Amino acid sequence: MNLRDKYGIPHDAVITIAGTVGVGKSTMTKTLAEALDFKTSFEKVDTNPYLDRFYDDFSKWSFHLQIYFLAERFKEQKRMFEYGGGFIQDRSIYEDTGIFARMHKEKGTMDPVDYETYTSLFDAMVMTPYFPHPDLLIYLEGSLESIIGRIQERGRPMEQQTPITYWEEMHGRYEDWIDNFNGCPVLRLNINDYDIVKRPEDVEKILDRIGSHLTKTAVYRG
Ligand SMILES: Nc1ncnc2c1ncn2[C@@H]1O[C@H](COP(=O)(O)OP(=O)(O)OP(=O)(O)O)[C@@H](O)[C@H]1O
Ligand SMILES: Nc1ncnc2c1ncn2[C@H]1C[C@H](O)[C@@H](CO)O1
Repeated sequence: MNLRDKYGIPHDAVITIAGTVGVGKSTMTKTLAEALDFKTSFEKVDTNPYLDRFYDDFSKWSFHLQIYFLAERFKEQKRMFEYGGGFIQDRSIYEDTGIFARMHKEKGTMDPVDYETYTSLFDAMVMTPYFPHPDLLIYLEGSLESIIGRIQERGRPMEQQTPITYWEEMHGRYEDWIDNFNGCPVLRLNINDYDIVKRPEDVEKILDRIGSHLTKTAVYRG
C-alpha cells in the first residue's frame, strides 16, 4: 500500500508549508512530496530579480518585491488547482501579506501608500470566495536560535548580511500571526519533535498527523 492510502491522505490534497525564513519549509516540501508522490510548488529564489536588491535596500524595493511574489504565488496557486491538486507548496501566499508586507510597513521600510495599494490588490485577488484555499497549512515552528543556526548554515549571502534583529522580529510576528490565522486548517509541527533529515522514520509520523488532521477537517474540502 502506498503511503498516501496508508495514512488516508487524498490524492488531490493541497498542502502548504508555512514558517519563518530558514525553518525548513523547502526541505519538508521535498520530503513530503516524495513520500506522497505529490507534485511540488517551490518558491524560486535564484531567479527572483528583486531579492538581492531588496536585502540591499528594503525601503527602495519592498513594494516591487511584494508585487513580484504576489504574481508568482498566484500563478502557482492557479497551476496547483488546474492540475486538480496533489501538491505540496513551499510557503503560503498568506505569509506575504500577513508577515512580510505588514512588517515592512510597520517598521517604516514600506511606504504606507504602497502598502495600501498592495493590500487592496492582495485582497481583490486572494480574499474572495472564488480563491481556492489549501486543504492544510503545516506550520513549522522552532526556537530563534535553531532557526538562525539554519540560516547561517545555508549561507545565502544576502541573508548573512541582514541583522539578527530582522530574524528576531520576524520570528515574533510569525507566532502572533499563526495564533490568529483562520484561512484554512493548520497543523503545527515543532522542528525539535521531528527531524526528517537525521531521522527519516519521522516522516511517517508526520504523515500520520497529516492524515488525522485532514480527516478531522474534511468539512473544508466541501
Ligand atoms: N531537519 C533538519 N535538520 C537540520 N537541518 C535542516 C533540517 N531541515 C532543514 N535544514 C537545513 O536548514 C536550512 C534551511 O532549510 P530550508 O531551505 O528548507 O528552509 P526554508 O524554510 O525553506 O527557508 P526559506 O524561508 O528561506 O525558503 C538548510 O540549510 C537545510 O539544509
Ligand atoms: N513576501 C516576502 N517579502 C519579503 N521577503 C520574502 C517574501 N517571501 C519570501 N521572502 C524571502 C525570505 C527568504 O530570504 C527568501 C526565500 O524565502 O525570500
